[in-house]
Amino acid sequence: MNAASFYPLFLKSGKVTIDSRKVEKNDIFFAFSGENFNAAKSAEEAITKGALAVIVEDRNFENQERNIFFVHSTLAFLQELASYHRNHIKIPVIALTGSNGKTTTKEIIHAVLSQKYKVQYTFGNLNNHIGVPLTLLSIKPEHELAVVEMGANHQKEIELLCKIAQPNYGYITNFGKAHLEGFGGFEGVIKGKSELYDYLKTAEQTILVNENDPIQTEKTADYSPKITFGKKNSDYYFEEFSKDHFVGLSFKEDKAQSKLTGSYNFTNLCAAASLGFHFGLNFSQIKTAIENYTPTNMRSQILERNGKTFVLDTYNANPSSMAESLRNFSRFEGSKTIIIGDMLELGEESDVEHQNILYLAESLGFDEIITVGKYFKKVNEHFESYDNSEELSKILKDRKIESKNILLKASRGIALEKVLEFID
Ligand SMILES: CC(=O)N[C@H]1[C@@H](OP(=O)(O)OP(=O)(O)OC[C@H]2O[C@@H](n3ccc(=O)[nH]c3=O)[C@H](O)[C@@H]2O)O[C@H](CO)[C@@H](O)[C@@H]1O[C@H](C)C(=O)N[C@@H](C)C(=O)N[C@H](CCC(=O)N[C@@H](CCC[C@@H](N)C(=O)O)C(=O)O)C(=O)O
Ligand SMILES: Nc1ncnc2c1ncn2[C@@H]1O[C@H](COP(=O)(O)OP(=O)(O)OP(=O)(O)O)[C@@H](O)[C@H]1O
Ligand SMILES: C[C@@H](N)C(=O)N[C@H](C)C(=O)O
Repeated sequence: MNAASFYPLFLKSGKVTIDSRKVEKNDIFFAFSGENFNAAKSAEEAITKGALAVIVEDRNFENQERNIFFVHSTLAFLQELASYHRNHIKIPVIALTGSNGKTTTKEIIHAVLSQKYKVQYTFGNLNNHIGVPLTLLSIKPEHELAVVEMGANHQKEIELLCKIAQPNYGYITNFGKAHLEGFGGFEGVIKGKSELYDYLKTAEQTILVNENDPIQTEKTADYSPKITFGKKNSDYYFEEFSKDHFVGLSFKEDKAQSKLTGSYNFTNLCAAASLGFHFGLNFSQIKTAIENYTPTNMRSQILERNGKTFVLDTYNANPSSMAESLRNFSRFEGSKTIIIGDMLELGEESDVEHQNILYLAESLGFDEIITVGKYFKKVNEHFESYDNSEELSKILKDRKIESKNILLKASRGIALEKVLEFID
């Protein structure tokens, strides 16, 4: 079986799923074999629940009469089908990658463009070799645009995702010190993320560039077509303002205030607004989208509780986003405690990067610094430190944090949000 022969069945289906527990009528179920479970075992059950077809990579479960089809690799077939579908979709696909801010930027781009178009976009963080195909396969005939987030932690991943998604527009949020281990250092990050530019250049598609970023400006110099923002002479120019910790952008006489904190989110807003203008929206539509977008996903989230202001930024962390987050938080008025957890996947640069963050934190004059995780503990000689979130949670049952403002930031593996309920 190949993608072409299966495609008519796909077109009849409602959606694609990779979890038998979530199968609904008319779904196509791709059964993966994982570390704990061989999903092919659930093939019959999925058909009974109403799945239109099941793809298995275990021949023991094949049953063509029941529309249970064997392929050598469920993943390869998912990618092949997504690529085939992409070739039949005639809508513009906007791809974005980068070290920080992909999900937030993707969400705002979606919010903005949805003011005028029916937009399909990456759900949550489904941004890898499985997530990107799933996003593409969720594009229906009624969609007019698609926004596809691409994540990577090693070379050639973005190249593969571009081959599948064939974007018409591409944006790199930034080059930062994330996933240094897999990319092979900061230069490796630039190379790996730039695979998006490599694709767009070869395919002669449009690049969106933040001209405040010297590396990106240099990498796209003399390239056309491109859409630019950041400088006064860029295609689109916005100014930053901030009110009550929330960042906003002004455009000529107009202003749009977001519910996001941090100057870094200004850049994310500018990217979305620029695409909005490019696709024919007016500022009033862009403003509505920006003002209505509320982050709920542990990314730059502000919570007010019992007279305290919390910045919950515990979805992920790396040296670049941690430094931005600390600088932003240092500008909050009133007493300030930072609770910062380990930054993961930094490889041999881990010690020095954790140490640098502690130096930065110390220089910013916070009232209290608490670290969580073994990497910080190893280099933390002056401040309170805990092995993990559970240990700090126990301590917090008796130990009060008096500061008016509290920042929580760490890599996903630390699950630092767990301590929130123990702070009153
Ligand atoms: C295939 C799969 O779904 N894997 C997920 C699964 O892994 P595990 O091996 O534990 O699965 P199981 O053995 O339990 O089950 C096997 C399959 O069986 C299904 N099943 C199970 C029980 C049942 O009753 N019925 C069933 O049908 C089940 O659904 C499985 O399909 O579980 C893990 C824990 O939840 C998941 O982590 C794992 O997900 C894998 C990793 C995955 O790739 N998921 C994609 C959908 C995805 O997009 N995930 C994103 C993560 C994106 C990310 O981290 N991005 C990074 C950069 C990218 C790095 C890239 N190289 C990479 O490695 O991903 C970034 O920084 O942005 C997400 O979930 O958010
Ligand atoms: N433009 C930016 N520059 C630096 N840091 C940023 C930027 N945008 C967001 N961040 C930081 O990164 C955190 C995660 O944001 P977001 O989830 O949008 O990034 P991401 O690249 O999608 O990461 P992931 O792929 O792991 O979800 C934010 O909470 C913030 O601390
Ligand atoms: C959660 C995953 N997408 C990610 O960003 N991982 C890094 C290592 C983190 O959690 O900081």
